[in-house]
Amino acid sequence: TRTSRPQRILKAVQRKATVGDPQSVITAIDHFCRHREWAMNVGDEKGSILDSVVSEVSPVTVLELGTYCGYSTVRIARLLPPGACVITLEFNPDYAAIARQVIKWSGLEDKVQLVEGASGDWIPWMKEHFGVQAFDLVFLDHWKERYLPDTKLLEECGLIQKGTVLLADNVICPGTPDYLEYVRNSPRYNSHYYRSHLEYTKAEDGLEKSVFLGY
Ligand SMILES: CNc1ncnc2c1ncn2[C@@H]1O[C@H](/C=C/CNC(=O)c2cc(-c3ccc(F)cc3)cc(O)c2O)[C@@H](O)[C@H]1O
Ligand SMILES: [Mg+2]
Repeated sequence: TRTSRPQRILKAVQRKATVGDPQSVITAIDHFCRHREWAMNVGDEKGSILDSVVSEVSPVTVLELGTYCGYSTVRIARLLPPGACVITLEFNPDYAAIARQVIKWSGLEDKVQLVEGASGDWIPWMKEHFGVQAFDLVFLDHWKERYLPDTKLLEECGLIQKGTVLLADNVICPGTPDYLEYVRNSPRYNSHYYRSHLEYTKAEDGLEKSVFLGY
């Protein structure tokens, strides 16, 4: 097909959403993905759980792994108070370009730092390059086999400290078994599973919230 799915998602936002209105951007993407073409956004059902965790944590610095089209970036950023920001990593330049436009359409570019690059390359530079001391919230939604190695890398880099909350998408579908085993069995995390459904479907999926208890 001439255009990519992310390009068609951006078109739906530009057609249906109001500039500067994040909720209308979220609604436009959810409508498109439910009625036109499925896409791997966290979606409205799991998105409400994401919202409640963001509101509960009220984070100052958020890390998102895997921007894709920026749907969850907008969900998170719209709930952040002034001065708080989300750093989101995306290594596919085409997806990053679409996400920048979706984030701009929502009017939240001041609360978002989209970094084009791989999590494994950028995590070690977070302190030095962005002046991050530790993350209050990490949303994991990138390649599922990278959840565990990147969590360990975040620990090694001192970016996860007492109270940091990890929120992982897709722990059932497609599944992240090694990550789940790690956070649920580690004495250093307090984990909770929020049962839900795979975005825009009836299949089971859910989010795992893991609070770091310190060393
Ligand atoms: C490895 N380091 C990385 N650093 C930076 N960006 C990375 C990245 N890995 C992947 N990415 C990016 O994250 C995104 C990847 C997300 C992977 N997500 C999934 O595979 C996924 C897949 C499903 C899914 C579920 C059921 C099904 F039948 C088909 C698909 C549902 C989801 O909610 C998903 O999140 C892309 O934009 C990719 O370019
Ligand atoms: Mg996902």
